[in-house]
Amino acid sequence: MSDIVFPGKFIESISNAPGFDAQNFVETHQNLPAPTSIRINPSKYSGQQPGVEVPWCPEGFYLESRPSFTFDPLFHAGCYYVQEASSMFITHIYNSIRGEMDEPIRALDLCAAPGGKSTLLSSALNQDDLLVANEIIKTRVPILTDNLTRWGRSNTIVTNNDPRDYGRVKGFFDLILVDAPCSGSGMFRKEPEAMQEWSVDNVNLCQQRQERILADVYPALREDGYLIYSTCSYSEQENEQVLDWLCTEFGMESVRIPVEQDWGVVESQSTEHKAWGYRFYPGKVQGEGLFAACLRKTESSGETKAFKKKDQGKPDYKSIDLLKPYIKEPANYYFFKLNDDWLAIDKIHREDLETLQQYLYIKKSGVRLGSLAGKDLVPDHELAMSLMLDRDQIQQTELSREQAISYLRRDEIKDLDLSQKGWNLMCFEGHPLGWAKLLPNRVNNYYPKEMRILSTGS
Ligand SMILES: C[S@@+](CC[C@H](N)C(=O)[O-])C[C@H]1O[C@@H](n2cnc3c(N)ncnc32)[C@H](O)[C@@H]1O
Repeated sequence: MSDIVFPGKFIESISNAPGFDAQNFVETHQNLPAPTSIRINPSKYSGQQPGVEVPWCPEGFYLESRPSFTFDPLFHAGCYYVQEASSMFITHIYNSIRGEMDEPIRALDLCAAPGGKSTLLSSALNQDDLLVANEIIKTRVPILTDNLTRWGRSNTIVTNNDPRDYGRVKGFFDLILVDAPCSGSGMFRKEPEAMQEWSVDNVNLCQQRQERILADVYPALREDGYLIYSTCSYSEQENEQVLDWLCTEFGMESVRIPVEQDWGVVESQSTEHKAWGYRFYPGKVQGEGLFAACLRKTESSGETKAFKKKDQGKPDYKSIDLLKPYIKEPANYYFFKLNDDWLAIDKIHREDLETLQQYLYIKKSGVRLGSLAGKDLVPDHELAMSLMLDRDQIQQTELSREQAISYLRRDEIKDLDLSQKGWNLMCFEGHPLGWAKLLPNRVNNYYPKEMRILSTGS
C-alpha cells in the first residue's frame, strides 16, 4: 500500500488519546486494508455462516474478499447489511443493558442515515419494542427508509426532524442512540478522502455540535433511560470530553460495559467524571475507528401524554378484510389509511405513532401495504419486503441470478415463464425482491424506480 500522509497536527492531536499507539496506527494505515464485513438479518438470512464471526456481534462476519454487493440480489432482499465491524459494538452494548430496561422498549436512533445502526437495533429489538429512526437531512431520509424497508420489520417509524424537535417528546424513550456527526478520523483508512476535511478547528466545531445535539434530545429520554453515544473520531474533545460534559451538565451516570481482553478494545475513562468509553483502533481491532459509551439518566424531564386519535366513524372493515389475507396474524395489526394507501403497524404501537405524529414529521410508519382498486390490492414494495407478508396466499416467481439482476435494474427479464398471470412476488433463492405483474406477453415491473440498480458493472 502507498504512504499515507495524515493531515498536519492530526497525529500530534491524538497522541495522548487513551490507548493510542502512533507506530501501530501509522503502520496499519499504510499496510493493512480495511476488512470487509457484513451483518446478517437473522429474520431473513438463510445461508451458511458467511465468514469469521465478529467477536462482539454474533450476527457480524468478516468476509475473505469484497464481492460486488450491488450485484448480489440477497443484499437487495435485505438478507444482510454491509457494515464495518467496529460499529457492530452497539449490539454488544445493547445486549449488556437490555436486561435493565422494562419491556417493551422505545428506542430512538437520532442520527440514523444511512441506517447501519438502525438495522442493527431493529434486529436487537423484540416485536413489541418500537424503533424510531430519525435523520435531520431530508435528502438522506430515502436511503434510511429504503434500508429499513429491506430489513422488513413493522415496528419501525422514520422521522425527518431536527434533534430540537425531539426535546418536546419529554421522557418518551427508554433508549437513545446518538451516533453523532463527527470529524471522521476513524474512517481515514476506509475513506482517505475524509482526511481533507479534518482540522483542529473542525474537531472543535464538531464537539460543539455534538453537545448541542445531546442537549436538544436529552429531555426525550426518560428517567433511568440509557443513552448510547458514539462517534467515528479518535479526538478526546469529541469523546471523553463529551462524556464529562454530559455528567457535569445533566448528572448522567456512566455505565461500564464488559469487554473481553482479546477483542483489542481500549477501555478509557474521562478525566473529570471517570466515565467509561470504548475505543476501537485499526491494528488493535479488526475494524475501523470508533468510540462508544453508555450513560444512564438520573432525573426526570417530565412526561409526554399519550395521544390517541379520535376514531372517525367506524373503521372501513370491508377494506381491511380485503387486506387481511396478505398478512400473517392480521389481528396483531392496526390498519390505517394515508391518502390512497393502506398501512399497518403493530397494534401495540398505534398510540405511540399517534403521539409522535403530534410533534414530528413522520416519513415512514410501520408497513405500507398498497392501495385497493375495487377488490384488488395494488401491493406496495414495502409489503414485499416485510416480514408480515403471508406468502402462502401469493403467487411467486423464482428468478435466476441473471433474471434477478435484470428485475432489479428494471430491464427486460429474459426467458421468464409468464404462465402465472397477475401479481407475482419476484424471489431469488426464496427471498422476495419486489412485485411484478405478469401479462400474457409482457411483464410490468413494479420494482421502485428510485431503488433500481443503475451501475453498469457486474
Ligand atoms: C455518523 S452519521 C450516522 C451514521 C448512521 N448512524 C449509521 O450507522 O448508518 C451522522 C448522521 O448525523 C446527521 N447529522 C448531521 N448534522 C446533524 C445535526 N445537527 N443533528 C442531527 N444529526 C445530524 C448526518 O446527516 C448523518 O446522517
